[in-house]
Amino acid sequence: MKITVVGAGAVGATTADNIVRKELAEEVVLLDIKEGLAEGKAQDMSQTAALLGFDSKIIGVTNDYAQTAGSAVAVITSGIPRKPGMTREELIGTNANIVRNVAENLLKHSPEVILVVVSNPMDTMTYLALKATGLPKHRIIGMGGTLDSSRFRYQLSLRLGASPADLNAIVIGGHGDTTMIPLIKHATWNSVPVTQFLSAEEQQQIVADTMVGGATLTKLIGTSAWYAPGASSAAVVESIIRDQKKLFTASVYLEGEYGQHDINLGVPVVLGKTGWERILDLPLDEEEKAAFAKSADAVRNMNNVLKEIGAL
Ligand SMILES: NC(=O)C1=CN([C@@H]2O[C@H](COP(=O)(O)OP(=O)(O)OC[C@H]3O[C@@H](n4cnc5c(N)ncnc54)[C@H](O)[C@@H]3O)[C@@H](O)[C@H]2O)C=CC1
Ligand SMILES: O=C([O-])CC(=O)C(=O)O
Repeated sequence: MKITVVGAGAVGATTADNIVRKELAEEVVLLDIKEGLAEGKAQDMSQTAALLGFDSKIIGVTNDYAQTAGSAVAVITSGIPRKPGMTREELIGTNANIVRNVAENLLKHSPEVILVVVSNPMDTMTYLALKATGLPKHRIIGMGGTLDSSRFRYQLSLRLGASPADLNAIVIGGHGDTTMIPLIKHATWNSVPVTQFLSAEEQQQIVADTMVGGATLTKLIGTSAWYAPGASSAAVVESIIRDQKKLFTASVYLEGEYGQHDINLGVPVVLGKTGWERILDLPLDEEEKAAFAKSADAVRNMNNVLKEIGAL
């Protein structure tokens, strides 16, 4: 079985590294447009096999989609990342054509593939991949909420002095600085609501810090993050490949769920061997419902830009 990762930059290479360490496939193909980059990174990773004890084979290729043929899952990380001060949405002009082209090329060689879209602005890129390829909706998954939820658990763990592993907390909505919705009222510390331990101010601060998690790292590093994004992408792939039925927030096509139509947005889904298998219907209160509707409006505006720039 084969898994492809497109884009051998920071996020793509880290995703591939996590995938080989977990031995999710016999063969991993890393593809990039930049001559030699994927080949070099794949060779570097291969040279850790003796030390880390994995048997997965990883090869790197320069834009050679024939080598990706028969992939069960492909992760799309190709495109530019933001610089400090930018929003993810500003990347649309460059990334839309890249993502469209990559998705179409992948499909030509792997008609049964499940696509995991990571490139930003992620919700709109996932919607574009769906519309451009015409793939069944269950086989297009946008990765963002898994990462945002992991960051939410990190922020909660700092304030509570708790292990992130003991915290159950999710972020829904768009994967944007102002569109994501950390559901703090639903978050628990081994089934006890976290709100019991945190003042209203502390709760607000945790939510705010979670929402700007990516922007904070971009400011510190000078480009956007890759360790948690790579681990999150690999976790999504693992649930699919191993049919784990894990519940992750992912950007999926909504047809009436959460009151939305014709949009990809982050909601809790079960991930298994057929892709996203079902959407969990969370009982949201009025405030959360309003935030979700507002998030959808913002993402829909970005989706409309796809037509303006001729990507759709
Ligand atoms: N959804 C999420 O949670 C996250 C999304 N991202 C996004 O992921 C994307 C990649 O980020 P990084 O890896 O940090 O960037 P990077 O610049 O390190 O790597 C991007 C790679 O894509 C390659 N590329 C460009 N056009 C290509 C094409 N047509 N075909 C194949 N490869 C192509 C480039 O040569 C480069 O190696 C960005 O758009 C970033 O915003 C990053 C982190 C989290
Ligand atoms: O912040 C960014 O631009 C990259 C990203 O999506 C994240 O790390 O959440």
